[in-house]
Amino acid sequence: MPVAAVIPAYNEEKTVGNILQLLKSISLIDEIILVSDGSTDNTAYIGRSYDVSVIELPQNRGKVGAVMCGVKSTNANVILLLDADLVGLKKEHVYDLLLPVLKGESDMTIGVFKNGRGATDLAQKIAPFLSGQRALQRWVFDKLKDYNVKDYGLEMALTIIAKKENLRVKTVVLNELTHVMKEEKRGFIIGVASRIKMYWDILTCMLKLKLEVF
Ligand SMILES: O=c1ccn([C@@H]2O[C@H](COP(=O)(O)OP(=O)(O)O)[C@@H](O)[C@H]2O)c(=O)[nH]1
Ligand SMILES: O=C(O)[C@@H](COP(=O)(O)O)O[C@H]1O[C@H](CO)[C@@H](O)[C@H](O)[C@H]1O
Repeated sequence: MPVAAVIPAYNEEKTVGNILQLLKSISLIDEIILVSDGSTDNTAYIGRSYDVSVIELPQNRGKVGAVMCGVKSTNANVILLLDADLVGLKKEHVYDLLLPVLKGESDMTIGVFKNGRGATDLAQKIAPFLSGQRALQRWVFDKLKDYNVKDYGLEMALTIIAKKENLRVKTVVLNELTHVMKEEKRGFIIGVASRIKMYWDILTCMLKLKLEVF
C-alpha cells in the first residue's frame, strides 16, 4: 500500500532538514512531499537538497491549503502527516504512527508528545485531538472535501469527521518528541497573534462542523 509523507512547512529551515533525512531512511515511505507554504527562508532549498518532492507555493495558503496541495499531488493510499518543526523525530515514532493504518487496524492514528518538553507535552495532554502528527487512509483525508476547513482547522476537522463517522482512531504516544512553539519561531508578538488565529480557526471549525467533541 503506497505511503506518502506530506510535510507542510512555513519558514522551517532550522528543523525541516533533520525530518527529511530521517524520513528518507524509512523504507515504508514511498514518497516524501514537502510543501513550502510561501516560505521566505531556505525551506524549499533544503527540501531540494534532500531529493524529495518539493512543492513551492508562491503565497502562504495556511496549513490546510498546504497539506491539501501535497495530498493532491500523490496517489498514495496512506498519508503520513508530520509538521516541519519537530525536534527529536525517530524511526519508531513513524512506525508507531504508520503500522496500525498499514495493518488495517486503524483508519487514522494521532500521535501525542510525551516526555518531550513540559509546555508541548501539556498542550497535547489537554488537547490530543489537535496534534498534527497523524497517519491516515487517504479516503479519510478525502472526506475533508465536503467541508470548508480553514488553516489550523485541519486536525479538528479530521477528528470530528472520524468521530461522526465512527472511524477507528488510535492515539499513539510519541516519546521524547517536541516541536518548536510559535512564539519561539516567530517571536512573541507574531507568535501570540498566530496562536490566537489558530484557536479561532479551531473554534470556527468546531462550530461549522456542529459536533461536540468534549
Ligand atoms: O501558514 C502556515 C502555517 C503553518 N504551516 C506549517 O504547519 C505546521 C504546524 O504549524 P505551526 O508550527 O504554526 O503549529 P504549531 O507547531 O506551533 O502548533 C508546521 O510545519 C508549519 O510550518 C504551514 O504550512 N502554513
Ligand atoms: O498542540 C497545540 O496546542 C498546538 C499549538 O502548539 P504550540 O502551543 O505551538 O506548542 O499545536 C497543534 O495544533 C495545531 C492545530 O490543530 C496543529 O496544526 C499543529 O500541528 C499542532 O502542533
